[in-house]
Amino acid sequence: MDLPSIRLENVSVRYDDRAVLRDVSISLDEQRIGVIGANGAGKSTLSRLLNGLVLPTDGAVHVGGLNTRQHSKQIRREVGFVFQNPANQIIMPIVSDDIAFGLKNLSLPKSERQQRVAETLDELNISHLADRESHTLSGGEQQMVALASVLAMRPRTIVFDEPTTMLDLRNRLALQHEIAKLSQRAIVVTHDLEILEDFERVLVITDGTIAFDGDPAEAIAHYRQWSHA
Ligand SMILES: Nc1ncnc2c1ncn2[C@@H]1O[C@H](COP(=O)(O)OP(=O)(O)OP(=O)(O)O)[C@@H](O)[C@H]1O
Repeated sequence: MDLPSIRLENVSVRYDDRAVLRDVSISLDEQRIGVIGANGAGKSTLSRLLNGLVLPTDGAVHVGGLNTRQHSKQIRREVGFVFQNPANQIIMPIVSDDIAFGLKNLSLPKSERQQRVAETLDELNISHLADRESHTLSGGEQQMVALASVLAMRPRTIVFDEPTTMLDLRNRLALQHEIAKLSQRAIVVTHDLEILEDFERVLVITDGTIAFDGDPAEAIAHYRQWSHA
């Protein structure tokens, strides 16, 4: 799969004059990229810049050459976002309808929508949830359904914001396996350092800047050292 480059150019984000990201410039080209760092460091803000959920106060973000400021609709299709709290993402009362919901905007025929829903549920081993009422799902089940609704759209990049917080060991391993076999790019913000083992690149965010950018073992060592300091 041809993966569009994501570029941040001198990006700063401020909320009420408080700098949350400061002059960040990076190009994200790898297929598996982790983002780690302390609470409040700016990780979610960074991840939300990648599909235009947050716009830079200064600087620019480009996805495959398109600026998130001007091309939000195309970029949302290109970069899917799995929220930390799946309740923010689940809209429809029945699981299979929820997964089909986003597909309606892609103008796919009904038969193809149904097929994609079934395939995605099967891929995540959650076919048994298809007819469940969304509000009766456990937290972990909701997290898997939220992931399914993004996967079904087949974006070429998927951003995960702390995807394992509600998962038991089995679902955590299932998610890890799912991320490993994605043909898409995965960018994962997490405090769960183990899931980053096979990633190509990990960014350590400290106080709104990229304090380390490299392979997972070195990045985790850097983060541990910083946390003990
Ligand atoms: N919409 C907003 N308005 C005001 N402040 C915000 C907003 N979003 C985030 N912040 C602040 O920006 C800082 C960075 O937040 P962010 O969510 O990016 O951190 P994080 O590294 O993902 O943290 P955590 O690990 O706790 O989830 C925090 O101090 C947060 O309170």
